[in-house]
Amino acid sequence: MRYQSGAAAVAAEADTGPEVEVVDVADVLEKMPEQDRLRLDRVRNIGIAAHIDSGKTTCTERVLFYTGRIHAIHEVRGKDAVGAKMDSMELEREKGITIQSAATFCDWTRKDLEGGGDKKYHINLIDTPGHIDFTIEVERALRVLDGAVMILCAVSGVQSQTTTVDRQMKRYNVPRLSFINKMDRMGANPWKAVDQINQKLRIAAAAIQVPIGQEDGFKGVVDLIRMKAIYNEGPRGINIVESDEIPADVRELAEKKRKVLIETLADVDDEIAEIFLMEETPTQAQIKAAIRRATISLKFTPVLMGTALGDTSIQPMLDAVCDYLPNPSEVKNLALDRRREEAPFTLLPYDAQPFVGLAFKLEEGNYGQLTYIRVYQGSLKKGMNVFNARNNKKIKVPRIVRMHSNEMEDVDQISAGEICAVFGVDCASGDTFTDGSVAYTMTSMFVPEPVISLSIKPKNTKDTPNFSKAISRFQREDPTFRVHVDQESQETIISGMGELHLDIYVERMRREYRVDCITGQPQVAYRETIMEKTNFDHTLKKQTGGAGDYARVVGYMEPTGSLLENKFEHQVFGGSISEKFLYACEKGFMSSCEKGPLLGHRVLGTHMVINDGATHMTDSSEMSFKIATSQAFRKAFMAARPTVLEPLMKVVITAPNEFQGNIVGLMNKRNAVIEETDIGVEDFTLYANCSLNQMFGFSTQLRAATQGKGEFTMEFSHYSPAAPQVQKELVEKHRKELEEKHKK
Ligand SMILES: Nc1nc2c(ncn2[C@@H]2O[C@H](COP(=O)(O)OP(=O)(O)OP(=O)(O)O)[C@@H](O)[C@H]2O)c(=O)[nH]1
Repeated sequence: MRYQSGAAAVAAEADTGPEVEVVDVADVLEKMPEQDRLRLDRVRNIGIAAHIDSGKTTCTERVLFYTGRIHAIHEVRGKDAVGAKMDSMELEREKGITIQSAATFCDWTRKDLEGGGDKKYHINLIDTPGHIDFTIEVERALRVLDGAVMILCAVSGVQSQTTTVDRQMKRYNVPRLSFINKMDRMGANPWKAVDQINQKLRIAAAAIQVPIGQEDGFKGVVDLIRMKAIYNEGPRGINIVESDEIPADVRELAEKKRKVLIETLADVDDEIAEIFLMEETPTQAQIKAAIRRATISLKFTPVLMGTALGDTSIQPMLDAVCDYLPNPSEVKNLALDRRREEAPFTLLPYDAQPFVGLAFKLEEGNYGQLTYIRVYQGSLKKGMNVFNARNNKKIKVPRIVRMHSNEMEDVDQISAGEICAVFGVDCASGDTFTDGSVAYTMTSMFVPEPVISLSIKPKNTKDTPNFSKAISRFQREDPTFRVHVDQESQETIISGMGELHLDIYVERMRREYRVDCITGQPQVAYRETIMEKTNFDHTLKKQTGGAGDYARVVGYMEPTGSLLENKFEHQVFGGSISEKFLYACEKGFMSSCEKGPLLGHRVLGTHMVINDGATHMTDSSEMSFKIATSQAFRKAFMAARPTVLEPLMKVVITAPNEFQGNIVGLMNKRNAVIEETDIGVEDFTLYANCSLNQMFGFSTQLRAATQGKGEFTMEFSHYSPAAPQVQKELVEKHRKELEEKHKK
């Protein structure tokens, strides 16, 4: 029996095949076996995402400690030189940043305060990197998670990267809690952060706690739902102590903020709105239920606060994960059924269903390739055969493990709704696996285009085998890291999301593979296109003794109207060019698009039509048609208002207010378009669009202009035509480089 959901069920009914039984999802969930329902109710797949340096790794370390997964806490950049558990790559520990996301799991016992007994929750946790250059890691984590904790710094509030993470959470409909960390810092102000979540991220937010004490006097929080003071006691704050006695100086604030919480909920939840209208006060259970409903339906985020480094108020955040973030059955996950014209299907997270899982991350470990899989429905068992939906390859799963950063625990089976890692499963990241009885594929992940590239080669030729091994591993792990060999120079070119992104790979090559590399100057990934329609009529005719080369191609070239792809078409009737030769023409067109006539960069948005031509009885060949098409392409391209496209970046800069003038000056010099400036009490944030070419060396200048206090992120936005002067300079530079090469 197969199950189908809402719209798909209706669509499928029209052409229901004999073997398909259409069942409504709500009905199926209703009939879900009790054991699955109970199990899923206690599972949370969550991610932790935030601006760089907000304390994600430090928080995760506390979570692992309090849940008993680790027995000692090591700080990021701590004096003991061990480094945090989750930052397992040597490089991560050294730089104190998270590059790869690590998956781990832990069990948290939620003390039941309403008298129904304690409940044990199973939490799968992904620590995600904060730097924009590692966006793909965040994207991949969010794709497979059901909920997230968004961490903010109590001093800085919403920062540039918080906005990026916010966009990603919205793209994948991930419900979230907000946790304001670093409450111990001087200048900590959780209310500014709450306002910013409301205003800048435009998601209704209200605190469910207020702080007891300020800055280095921060001692704990008041739970606004139950109106209880919560403190941490014992070594590393391991014991939570609750008290009905709310300190006198906090009581008024707590009552005021409780009202704000109820008012905010009334705006997003009908039940609370009704109670509010009746001028009644909702019960604790009603408030909790409303927070859960509104959070899961993405209308609201409850805000908690604490300090990870100070070991205060992390446990209530874990309780909130259990209370307010969804379990796997509360999130709709779709697959496409390839046997039914890719009709969407809702996957049902229980074990009796056919197995469907998504490989969302690959890692080369000491024991071979490790593949992280989220099981969406059915269960994955050791020794079971699975099928890769991309190529139908059958693979036996020899070993399943649960990951704990870089350590692992063997298990025999993983149930629906959970995350695990498997060994010996050869695949690319983003592949869907099934048990072979269904032909589902999960919708693919959003992979941004690389915008920067550089040439790379090993210093010593003896290192070439290791170099190739490293390159192929990085490529399989990271879809935003691309590699190709330049046909002309025979150089290996790597491309990625930013300078740091590529630097990290060069560094990993050195550390993990012992290969020192020589790299060229970073290059912007320009694109080339045309703006007008042009006709062509081109003949290749060469007679050099013996058989000659002859091919004539006639047609036109025009912009496709979008920059997504190039298109080739032929409208040749009457056999002036045979099918075989037309195929060679298409090949000529495609290879011309790889290296544009202006700068040698990829061509986008060009449509070529061949509608006539001529063939010679003996002198025509596939090669002559391929060459003739390439020559025609070049001529037509240059006559069709050829244009260089450059990557335009969304740049977000934050710095103390006194430096605003300096920053605006810096951006104006770069011909950036300033879109918006938010001025806060201490800091301002400037949003601008600027071409990537203009942004080289910006971090050094920003540091100089702000006494090291400014920070920025940038993200690819779109390709846009370069200014005529810039185009002229680039073309000239390219011409000179070619001349130099030919001289050599
Ligand atoms: N004062 C204070 N510092 C903290 C707190 N939590 C973390 N830190 C410090 O902030 C710095 C960054 O913490 P991390 O945990 O590495 O932050 P992250 O968000 O994981 O950083 P990336 O992985 O680089 O994105 C470290 O020096 C921590 O010791 C806190 O509650 N209070």
